[in-house]
This record gives sequence, structure tokens and C-alpha cells, in this order.
Amino acid sequence: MRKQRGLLIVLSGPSGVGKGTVRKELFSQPNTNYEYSISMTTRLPREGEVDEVDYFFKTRNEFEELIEQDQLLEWAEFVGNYYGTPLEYVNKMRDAGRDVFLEIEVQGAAQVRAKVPDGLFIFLAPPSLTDLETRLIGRGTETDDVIASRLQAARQELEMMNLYDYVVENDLVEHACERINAIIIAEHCKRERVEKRYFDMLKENA
Ligand SMILES: Nc1ncnc2c1ncn2[C@@H]1O[C@H](COP(=O)(O)OP(=O)(O)OP(=O)(O)O)[C@@H](O)[C@H]1O
Ligand SMILES: Nc1nc2c(ncn2[C@@H]2O[C@H](COP(=O)(O)O)[C@@H](O)[C@H]2O)c(=O)[nH]1
Repeated sequence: MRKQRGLLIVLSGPSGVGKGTVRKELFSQPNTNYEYSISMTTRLPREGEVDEVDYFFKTRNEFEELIEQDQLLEWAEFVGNYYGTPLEYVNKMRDAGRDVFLEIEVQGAAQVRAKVPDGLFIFLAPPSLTDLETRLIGRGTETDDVIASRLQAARQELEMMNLYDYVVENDLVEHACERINAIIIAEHCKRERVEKRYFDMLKENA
């Protein structure tokens, strides 16, 4: 049987909803077939963040060169900084049969939707805007001004959730992970069934 190309799984949602927390929990579970695509950003590293682990930290000039050279699958400017996904890594991993996770904001997710229509698009939603604010403040990584800008952006981002294949509420991390794992398993089963039907059909007509 031919090896299936890996899924492109886009996990999006407002800043502070818990995308990173949920993704790290998913990756810590045994027997997963997931790869995380480390993004490029012009944001300065937070305390404890490591270059090439959390992000590839770039200057604005370096980032703009990557855009010019078409090296990004998608990119966006979010609250004053560039963020983008390296194209080559995603293709290499998917060709090797690995499921690749992107953890990105909604403008970038919309670009991926246009370029990779067979991607799996999951919107992670907070239980409420108050919870979102509590989480952003509680993380303690941004100034009050940046938190206010991110919460402002969140209102528009939440309006885009109906464009996704699935909306998963991040009430409890373990519940969100269970839901996401179930969605991915179901997606693989669906694709295997469709692929098998086509192979059978081609064999019959050979
Ligand atoms: N289900 C949850 N319940 C309570 N707190 C949570 C939950 N999920 C995440 N958090 C907390 O919320 C804060 C933000 O989480 P995290 O950094 O994972 O969000 P994010 O969506 O990746 O943010 P960003 O988009 O800015 O990178 C963290 O302090 C995290 O511990
Ligand atoms: N469009 C993209 N958005 C990205 C990418 N990597 C991260 N992000 C999102 O940006 C915001 C802010 O991130 P932070 O680390 O500064 O809190 C958040 O929603 C991230 O998910 C990317 O490659 N492309």
C-alpha cells in the first residue's frame, strides 16, 4: 500500500487561548506521528525562549528577504511583528508521511487554506473573552499595551472561527487534546477510505 502524505494540521485561534500549551501536551503523548513547524518571527525572544526551538528569530530585513525569495508558506504581521512558516520543512515532513502542525494566527491560516485546500483547519476557542484575558495576563509575557492590542485582535479573530473545519474549546487542556486527537484520527480514516476506493476503481479499470 502506498504511503499516505502527512496531514497539514493548522491550529489557530487568538493569542493566549492556549495553542502552545495544547500543542506541547499533544506532542508529549506517546505514539504520535506529529512534527511541529517552528515559525520565523521578528518578535524579540521572551525570557527562556531559545532560537531554533521556539522560533527562528529574524530581523525585519532578514524576514523580508525570506518573503522575497518565496521561502514562506504563509506570513502575516500581527501586533507589530512578522510571523511566517518555512515552506521547505513543511513539504519535506509531509512527503515523509509525517503530520505537520502549524500553530499560527488567523490571517496566516487563511493563506494556508487558499494554498493547501486539503489541510485540516482547527480553531481553538477560549471558554470566554474573560478567560482569554485572564490567560494572557496570567502568562505574564506581554506589557499591558500589547495585551490590550492582542485582545482587540482576538475579537476579530473569533469572528473567523466559522471558516474552520472544526472549533475546539480549550476549557481543560486534556479535553482539548482528546478532541484534537479524535479529529485527526477520523481525518486519517476518511482519507484512507477515499484513497482505497480510488485505487480499487483504478485496478478494476486497468
Ligand atoms: N485550558 C487552559 N486553562 C487554563 N489556562 C490555560 C489553558 N490553556 C492554556 N492556559 C494558559 O494560558 C496561557 C496562554 O497559553 P499559551 O501560551 O499556550 O497560548 P497561545 O495561544 O499559544 O498564545 P500565543 O498565540 O500568544 O502564542 C498560559 O499561561 C497557559 O498556561
Ligand atoms: N501567521 C502566523 N502566525 C504565527 C506564526 N507563528 C506564530 N504565530 C502566531 O502569532 C501570534 C503571536 O505569537 P507570540 O509567540 O508572539 O505570542 C500567535 O497567535 C501565534 O500563534 C506563523 O508562522 N505564522
